[in-house]
Amino acid sequence: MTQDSISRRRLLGTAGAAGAAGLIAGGAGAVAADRVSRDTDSTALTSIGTTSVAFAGEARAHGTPQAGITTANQTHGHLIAFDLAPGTDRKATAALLRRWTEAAREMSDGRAPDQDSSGIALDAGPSSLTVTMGFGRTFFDKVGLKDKLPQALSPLPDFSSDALDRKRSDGDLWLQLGADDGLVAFHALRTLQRLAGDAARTRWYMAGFNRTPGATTEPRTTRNLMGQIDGTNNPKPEEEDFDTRIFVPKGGDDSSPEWMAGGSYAVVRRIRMLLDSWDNLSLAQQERVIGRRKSDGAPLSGGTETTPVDLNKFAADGSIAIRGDAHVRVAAPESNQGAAMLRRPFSYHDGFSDDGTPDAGLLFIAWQADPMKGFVPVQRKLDRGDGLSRFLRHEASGLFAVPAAAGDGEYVGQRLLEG
Ligand SMILES: C=CC1=C(C)c2cc3[nH]c(cc4nc(cc5[nH]c(cc1n2)c(C)c5CCC(=O)O)C(CCC(=O)O)=C4C)c(C)c3C=C
Ligand SMILES: [Fe+2]
Repeated sequence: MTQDSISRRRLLGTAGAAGAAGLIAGGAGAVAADRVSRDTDSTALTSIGTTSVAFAGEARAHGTPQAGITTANQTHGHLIAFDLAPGTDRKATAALLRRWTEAAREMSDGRAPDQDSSGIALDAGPSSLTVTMGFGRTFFDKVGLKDKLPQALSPLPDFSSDALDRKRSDGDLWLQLGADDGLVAFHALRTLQRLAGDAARTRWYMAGFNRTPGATTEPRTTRNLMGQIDGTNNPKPEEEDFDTRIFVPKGGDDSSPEWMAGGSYAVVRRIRMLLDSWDNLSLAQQERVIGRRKSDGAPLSGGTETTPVDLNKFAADGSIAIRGDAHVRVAAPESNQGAAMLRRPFSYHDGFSDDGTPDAGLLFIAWQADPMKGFVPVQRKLDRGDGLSRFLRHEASGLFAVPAAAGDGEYVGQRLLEG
C-alpha cells in the first residue's frame, strides 16, 4: 500500500463542465435549478485547489481502501454521524448510499453534483477533498443485517478517563470529510447532509482543522494544540506489516466478514485538552510528559524527529531518558504486544466554556484492521499509566466499520447491503 496517489488537474469546470452547476434543491427529491457557467481560462495561484484524491476508478478499484485513510491530513475536516429515520428500510438505505457515493465521486473529481447550483465551491478545484463512509454497530439491526455485524464492531470498553456525551457518540452512519479549502469542505458537507433527505437524521457533528499546506517552509509533521509535533511514529505505508495492521485482509478474518475486505475500522474520540493546566507546566515538564522535544519532536533519548525512540536509554545523571509514564513509552507498540494504529486526527476549537477555558483538543481518529489489536489495548494502558491523561478528557466516542472503496458503478457498502 502506498500513500494515496494524488493527481493535479485544472480548476473545476475544465474537469467536468457538464457537472459544474446548479443549486442543491433539497436532498433526495432535489429539484433542478439554474445551472451556473463561468470562465475557466484562469491560471491556478497554487496547486492546492487543483489537487484531487481519487474517490474510485483505476486508482481506487474495489478492494482498495476508501480515500481519507492514508491521504495526507487536510486543512479542514468535518465529521458527521447520522441515524436512519424510522421507516428507512434496506432499499431506502441503499438508495441513500448510492446518492452519497455518486455525489462524493463527482465532488472529489472537482465537479459539482447534478442539480447543485449552490455556488459554494464554484471557483475552486477539488482541493484534495475526500469523503469516507462508515457504518456503526446500531446500523445492522435497523436494516435487518444483524448476521453481518462484524465482531470487530463490539462496543469499546469503558475507560476511567471517559466523560462521554452519548448524544455526541456512536451513530448508524458516519462520514469523514476533509479538504484543503474551507468552502470546498463545507460544500461537500452541505451536499451530503441535504442528500440524506428523509432517510437519515444528523446525530452529531464536529468540525476540525490541521495546518494549511505551504504554511511551513518544507512539508512537516503537523502540530496539535498542545504545540507538539504529532504523528511522527505512525505506521508507514512502506512498512511490510502496514496493510495487515490497518486493513482487513482479503476474505475477511476472525473478527471481520468478507464484505469488509480491504476496509478498516475507525475509532473516533473527541478528546478535550485541559490547556490551562497544561500551559502551567514548564517546557521541560511538558517534554517529559510526552517523551519528545517540543521544538523538533526529537525523542528525549536523542537524535532527530525520525530517530527511533530508545526506551532503555539513561541520561548522563543516571535517570531514565524517557520516563515510565511518558506518553510515547506507554503508547508504543513495544509496550502493548505490538498493538498499533494509524492516527489521522483533526484539531478542534469550539469556543470557550463559562469559566474561560478553551473547548479545544483533538478529534482523534485511529484506523486499524481490528480495534482489539489497535486502539483498545493501547487506550487501556494509557488509561492506567499515561502522564498525559491528566491533561485530557475523552468527551465523545464512536467506532465505525469503513468498507473498501466502491468499484465502478457500485456504491460504498453495496457488498454489505446486497452481498
Ligand atoms: C489510544 C491511543 C492514543 C490516544 C488516545 C492518544 C492521544 C493523544 N496523543 C497525543 C500526542 C502525542 N501522541 C504521540 C504518540 C503516540 N500516541 C499514540 C496513541 C494515542 N494517543 C501512539 C500509538 C503514539 C506513538 C507511540 C510510539 O510508537 O512512539 C506523540 C509523539 C509523536 C508521535 O509519534 O506521533 C504525541 C505528541 C495527544 C495530544 C493526545 C490526545 C489529545
Ligand atoms: Fe498519542
